[in-house]
Amino acid sequence: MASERCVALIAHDEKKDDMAEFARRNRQTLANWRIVATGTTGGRVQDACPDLQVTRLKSGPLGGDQQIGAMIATGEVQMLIFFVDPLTAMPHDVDVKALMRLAIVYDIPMALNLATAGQLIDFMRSERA
Ligand SMILES: O=C(CO)COP(=O)(O)O
Repeated sequence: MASERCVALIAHDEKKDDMAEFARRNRQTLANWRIVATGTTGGRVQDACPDLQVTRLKSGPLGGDQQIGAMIATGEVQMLIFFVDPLTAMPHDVDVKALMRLAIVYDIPMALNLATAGQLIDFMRSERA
């Protein structure tokens, strides 16, 4: 059932405004999915969409990316929307790479920018039926 499917939302700091706006615009579609997010991203999404239930994990640099990677490996997360900042060096770059690698290994839909996230939202909307 659609409500049991889980999407992970993550945004690097320079992309958090984009994620908050993306979640606000698409909150009706997101409401049909379970949502997990890294800590700070989840807080921003929750502020932007108080009606959405967001499970907040650890902040990315403190292990949140790894937690979501583990949830992909166990089949708890079926989709990843990750607004990546391509212009800033990250102290936890290895965690980010590991997360993307697991999304590829387990072949789940993964959007790394706004354009692809829009396509995934269209797909999520159609999955609702
Ligand atoms: O760093 C992140 C992803 O790599 C995101 O973590 P936060 O949402 O806690 O900022």
